[in-house]
Amino acid sequence: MAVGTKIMVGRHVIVRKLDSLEALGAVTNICSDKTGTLTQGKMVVKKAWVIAEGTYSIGDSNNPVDPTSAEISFESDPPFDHTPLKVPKTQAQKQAESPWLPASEFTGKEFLTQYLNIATFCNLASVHRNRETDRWDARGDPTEIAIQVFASRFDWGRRKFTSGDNPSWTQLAEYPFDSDVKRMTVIYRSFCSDGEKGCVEWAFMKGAVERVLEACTTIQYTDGAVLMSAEQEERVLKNMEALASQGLRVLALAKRPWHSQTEDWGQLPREDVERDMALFGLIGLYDPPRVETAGAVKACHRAGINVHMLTGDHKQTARAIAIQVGILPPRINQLSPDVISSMVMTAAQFDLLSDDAIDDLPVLPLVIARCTPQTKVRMVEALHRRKKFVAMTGDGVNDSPALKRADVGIGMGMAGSDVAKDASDIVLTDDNFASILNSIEEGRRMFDNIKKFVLHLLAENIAQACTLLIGLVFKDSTGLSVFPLAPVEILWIIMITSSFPDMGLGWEPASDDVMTRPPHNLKVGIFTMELLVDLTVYGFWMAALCLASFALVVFGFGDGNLGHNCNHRIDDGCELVYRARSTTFTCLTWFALFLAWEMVHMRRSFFRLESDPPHIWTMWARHAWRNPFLFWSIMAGFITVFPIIYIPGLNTVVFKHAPISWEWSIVIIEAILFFLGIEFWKFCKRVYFRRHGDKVRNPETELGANTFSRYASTAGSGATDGVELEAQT
Ligand SMILES: Nc1ncnc2c1ncn2[C@@H]1O[C@H](COP(=O)(O)OP(=O)(O)OP(=O)(O)O)[C@@H](O)[C@H]1O
Ligand code: NA
Repeated sequence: MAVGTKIMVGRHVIVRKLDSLEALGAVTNICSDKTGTLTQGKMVVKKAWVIAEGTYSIGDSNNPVDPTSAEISFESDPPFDHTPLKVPKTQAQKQAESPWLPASEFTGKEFLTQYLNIATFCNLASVHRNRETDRWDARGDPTEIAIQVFASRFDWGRRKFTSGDNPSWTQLAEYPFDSDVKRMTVIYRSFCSDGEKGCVEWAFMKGAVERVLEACTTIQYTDGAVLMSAEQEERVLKNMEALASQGLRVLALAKRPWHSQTEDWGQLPREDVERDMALFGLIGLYDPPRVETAGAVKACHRAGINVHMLTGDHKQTARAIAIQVGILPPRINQLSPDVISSMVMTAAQFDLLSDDAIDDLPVLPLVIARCTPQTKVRMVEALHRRKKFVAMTGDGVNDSPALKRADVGIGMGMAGSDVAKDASDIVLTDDNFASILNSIEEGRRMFDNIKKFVLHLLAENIAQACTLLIGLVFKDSTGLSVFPLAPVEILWIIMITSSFPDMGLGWEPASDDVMTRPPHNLKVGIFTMELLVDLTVYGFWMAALCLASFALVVFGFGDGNLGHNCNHRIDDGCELVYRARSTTFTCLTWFALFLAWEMVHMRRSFFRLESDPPHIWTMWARHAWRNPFLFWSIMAGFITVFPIIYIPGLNTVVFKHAPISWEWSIVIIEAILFFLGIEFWKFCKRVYFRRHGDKVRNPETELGANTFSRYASTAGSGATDGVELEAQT
């Protein structure tokens, strides 16, 4: 365990509860949040829709916090009118109609300016150039940083207005953001030169579009504010969806003039401020998936692990990102709406279902949008009712119930709250989804190694016990049993073959197939049927060889003289028995040592451990060498046989055996037989498991080949079953 923990620190994982690594190896479902875990958490504003003017697009830049880095283009349409669904324009057309220009070209536009006021003031993040390093630094929440960077592109950073002795704007009140209200509001006063008269105060609001719309009564157009009718609202939502379906997180910006005589700003109730707003526009932020995420999700699927995204973001945004990272199949649009809605839900939809209704779903949703902490808890419980073993990530203060309820709670080291970290079993120091995979691999490796260790130990014990018990049939003339192995020999073998070699097995690196087979079942534990059969077969095979070696020396090549009182003294014609014992002793010692090598993989040949080895004939040597500790402990045991057989006195008096000569040929032939037998058994297992093996089931196939073939639309899609879909991912 301690070894495992140390390794994990280098792989961006802190293990807070030691047994959680082992548990991670058994995980069947991971529920991950999106922002910062699946994505980079470095947002940039890509689109800004100023309703009264049009849509600004921000070009690519390689530094998300550098406001000088990208060019901007402007179109007078709302975002919906130029989504790819509409008639696509050619690149040249686009460039001619809306050229990429530096941001300074757009300053001074009336509504853009008002929009920028909301963006920059309803914002706590700060963006500035570090004088020493000459690099751009940003502090604050990623969403707000992105918006502040956007404002700064137009030289509209907050600092410019609020710092200095005579700031032109001052903040009067703030109603902060949290994951439940999903919006924030501030009240600002603009500087007024002629005393109190003429001062203007504004309430600025931004937040999730639905939440901001709740507070808006009008919508700002060029010619003035228009009442927010159902149609207007629908138009806004349509535009939001157009942005969200490109994977953008969409926030709405709104404001209202504020006339209040109060000086006690802290006392104003939130409801009084957050109403009668005028909607000004939408802003679309892109948080690119981490480069590793898609690969990690695929690796999870290969390892039989289903990945769910539980996010606070909007459904369309979540869906677009889920497709990008492979949580949802790429051609999801070709599936029927029923299937899509079973794969992607909002928390509201999910929470509306009773527990029974959830249990009746053919599959649990792969994406839940607008997720609340409570929804996460329900999801864990639903998975548990399906006998799944769940890992759950969480960063928020309210995530602890879900983290505790999950079989493995995963906290975030960088963005996570301390409460969430305290409730978790492991913490990712880099907040990266891909690091979960590292710990799963480590968990599986540890579990495997415990299995190898136990298998080795028990098989060896069976071999010893059987050799001794069956060996009781060798009786001398007085009817006394002659032991094929002396007690000291047995103790020595146990000491030399199970201490260090078993420790060495604990250090075995993960075999290259740990992540391509399904998770193990923690309820069964290590004692699977396979392991039980294995240890019987190996134990009996070794015992048979040992007994044969004894019998061959005494009865085969010798005259069958079992002497007199040979368990104690070499006199009285025990020479032959003593030599036979040395032979059996050497056999058992070597077998038990070599068995450790054979245990490195339960099914693959020791002579072909990698699925795709570069050098067929030398690879066994590399296998022996890839775990030096194991190598040396086997070598040490192998060599100590010689002094123990040949040092006079030590051999006959302590170990009750005698030096051997021609008997070595028996040892060598039996060692070859030992390998052949075990390799043959493994070969049979490989054949068996190829036919009846436990295959990895991907989430797509778990959705059911039937589900897909029943629902998949026939229109031109090749996707007729789950296998097809799997191939596409
Ligand atoms: N600083 C903010 N001010 C106003 N609204 C915000 C702010 N940050 C986020 N929002 C809105 O609240 C929604 C949910 O945000 P929340 O923080 O709950 O999710 P998240 O934790 O960022 O996402 P995930 O759960 O995927 O990690 C966002 O989609 C956005 O619309
Ligand atoms: Na989050």
